[in-house]
Amino acid sequence: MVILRGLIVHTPKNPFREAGALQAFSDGGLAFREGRILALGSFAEVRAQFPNASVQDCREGILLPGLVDTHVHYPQTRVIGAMGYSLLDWLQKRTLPLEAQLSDNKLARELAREFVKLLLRNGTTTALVFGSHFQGATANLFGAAEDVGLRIIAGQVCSDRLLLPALHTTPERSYAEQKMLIQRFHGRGKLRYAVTPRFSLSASEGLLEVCQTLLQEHPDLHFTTHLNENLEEIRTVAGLFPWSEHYLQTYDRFGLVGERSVFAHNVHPTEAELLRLAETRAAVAHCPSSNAFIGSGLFPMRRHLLHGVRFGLGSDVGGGTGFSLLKEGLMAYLTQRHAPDGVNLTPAHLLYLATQAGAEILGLGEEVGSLVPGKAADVVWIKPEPGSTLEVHFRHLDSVEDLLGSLFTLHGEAKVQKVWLDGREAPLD
Ligand SMILES: O=c1[nH]c(=O)c2nc[nH]c2[nH]1
Ligand SMILES: [Zn+2]
Repeated sequence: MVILRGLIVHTPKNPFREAGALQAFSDGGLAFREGRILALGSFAEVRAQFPNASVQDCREGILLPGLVDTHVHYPQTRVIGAMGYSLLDWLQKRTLPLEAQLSDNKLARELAREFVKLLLRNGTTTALVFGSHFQGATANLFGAAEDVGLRIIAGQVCSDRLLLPALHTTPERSYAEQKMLIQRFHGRGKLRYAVTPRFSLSASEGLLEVCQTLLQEHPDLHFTTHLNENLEEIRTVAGLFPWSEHYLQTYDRFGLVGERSVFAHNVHPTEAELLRLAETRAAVAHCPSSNAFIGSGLFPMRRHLLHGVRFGLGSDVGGGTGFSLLKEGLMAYLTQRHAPDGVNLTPAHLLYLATQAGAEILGLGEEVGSLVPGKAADVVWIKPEPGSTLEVHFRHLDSVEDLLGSLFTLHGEAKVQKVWLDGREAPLD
């Protein structure tokens, strides 16, 4: 039994719907045993409840729920920072050649270890991950996550046209390879499988049918892909599926739009698509730094809210600018300031988006995302770098909301000191 003592902040309620969604304990205690949170409250109360527990003093800095990344690409860590491209040429010139190298299993294993370590070092404890086009490399990702105890939902990416030939599969081969991965990894510990066509631009109808078959055969699988990211991409998809009324329909026709589906981006949706996403309870991974970096556009957050379409935050590494979900929170804030009819986000919204909102769209809202007793003890302790502006703010700000605002704004000066996964301290070095 352990009690973490410090400033504890989380958003057990949805600030888009309810006032007072942010809950904070300035000298708080969080007790956990065997991976589960047992109590959250003032340190004095929690200590009185569990007088024999060992106490970890985390009073410098802040304790938050583990962060949840709803869209990140495992093979793309080394692509981050490729400037001057828009989506389709960024893929062709910078990203796909690198992804093709993952046919080398030794490199794939190195990248997988590097990737899970970087997620943890950025405070991410749960992620929906785009795997590799290669079966072996995707198995390496699952293995690396399992080794450190990271909670991931991931899948072998599939495409059978218009990428690099080295990345193309066939419907038959994809079915066989994915089936093996599902049998080996789905439901093993904290690992889950997501059927992952790259986007319908690179997927034939035959391949989308395979995705449909896998979901029919295993109804508890997840589904993820890209949607409405870039105008040229959208035009190309319309040409490839002349029968479709809109991009979403290219997935919907094959039964791929539902409560367990997460669509990355959705920067340029039509009304019909938003209505359909809401009706099916399908969700969106909003990736603000990627949208800015690749120049895809400004996310219409208010339209998603008005339609009741659920969304969380995604780093979208390597189109995004790094693994930090604190930075994605700031980018969401900044881009909404500039979006037509943008939403005025508060620090509580940003924390909610980086934690509980993501957990919910991954179907894990009862398991992670906040520090409510009964949930898994996935916790992050963040400290300001010594001598930094953020440290000055931590010393002088009285309001928790202001402190959280500066944490998101000065995220670059925040150091993830420790991470607990299911109550166990994760290795960060
Ligand atoms: O941001 C993105 N990253 C990708 O790797 C990708 N592939 C298709 N569409 C994509 N969008
Ligand atoms: Zn992506």
